[in-house]
Amino acid sequence: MHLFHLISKSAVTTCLIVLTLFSLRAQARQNKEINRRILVLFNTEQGGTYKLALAIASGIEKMEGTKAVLKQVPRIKPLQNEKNMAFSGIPYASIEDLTAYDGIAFGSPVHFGNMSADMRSFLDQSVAIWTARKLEGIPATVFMSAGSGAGREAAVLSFWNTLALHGMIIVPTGIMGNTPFGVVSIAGAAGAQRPSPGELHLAQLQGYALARVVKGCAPLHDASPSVQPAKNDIETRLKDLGITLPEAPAPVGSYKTYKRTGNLILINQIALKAGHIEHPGMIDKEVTTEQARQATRQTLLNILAVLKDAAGGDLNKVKQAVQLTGYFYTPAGYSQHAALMNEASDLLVAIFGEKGLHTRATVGASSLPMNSAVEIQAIFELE
Ligand SMILES: Cc1cc2nc3c(=O)[nH]c(=O)nc-3n(C[C@H](O)[C@H](O)[C@H](O)COP(=O)(O)O)c2cc1C
Repeated sequence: MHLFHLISKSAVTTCLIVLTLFSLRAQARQNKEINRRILVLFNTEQGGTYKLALAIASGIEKMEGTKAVLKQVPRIKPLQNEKNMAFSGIPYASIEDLTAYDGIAFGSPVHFGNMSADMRSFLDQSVAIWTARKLEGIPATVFMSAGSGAGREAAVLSFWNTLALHGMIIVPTGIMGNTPFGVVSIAGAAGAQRPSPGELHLAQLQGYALARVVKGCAPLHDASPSVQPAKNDIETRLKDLGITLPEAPAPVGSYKTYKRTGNLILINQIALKAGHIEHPGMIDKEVTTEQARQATRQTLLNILAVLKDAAGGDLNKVKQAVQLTGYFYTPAGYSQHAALMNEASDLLVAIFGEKGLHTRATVGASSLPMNSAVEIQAIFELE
């Protein structure tokens, strides 16, 4: 009896431990699975937009691993009977909420073919977020609630302007009934349930469409700095591209490494690297195409090192690249100069963006200084 009691007690303890472990594992799995959060940010007076917001949220959560969080934009004027409304328990957002989610669904009543004043006033507080480019690449969608429906498509499209200025990825509904831009329920039709079951269904699909884009974009948010959008700062850009500029080569005669005339900087360089020529010789004879490319790259890096000196150590002062002329030590009849020169042109554009675009000439030469395979003349303009 005593033994039986001991056995059953230990069996119960084992069961409890196993159950606890199971529940902890299930909880951990659940926590791990929620890896995207989407804000459903709405404004409403009579509750129509709120009902759509609920449908949008349920569509969002149909995507595994995605949670919808509902918030209201703060009101300019308090709503008289808000505490009796179904949406009274939904918290008000702060402007920082805009940057805390992987995607945002914006919902507003249609007011004179536009978003409501409450929504407008809230978004007008996002200037600092805009200039810091914090919403760039974040997916967003717009849903609205109208009375008669007058101006409803114009209202969604005008809402899009603000999202586009923020650089958000705008998710439309496409060909699924209602408007192709975003669901707009029509509250004004007499005697009907509003939003209608059809509108709620479309809102659900819209929420899911947003969640799908958010899921696709997630790796972008986690991307390493090297694949993030180009920064304005040239030093950061060089770092992102893994480029360290060499020491500017010193002149070896009575000439200067650069000459400034007005705001123009003129520079000539060959493929010198640490006092030696990188891959010297005739292209297609002693030098392979790949080696010629490396020599071209080295020549351009030398030019940039000199340019940095000319710009007082700050490459951000470069207003634009004006012209490159590439000379290649090639045999008679060689015709691939342009392909080799692309190495220099592409690198310049990768570093300076549009400012790096230039005019260009490429020439074959029967010999070049120090047996270099490449020489480049460059003209830049400083601010
Ligand atoms: C100032 C104001 C302007 C409005 N302008 C329009 C409009 O241009 N087009 C329209 O269809 N409904 C318009 N409406 C009606 C609202 O869009 C409609 O009542 C909507 O359902 C309100 O959304 P809610 O239920 O979320 O409060 C307007 C309402 C107000 C108060």
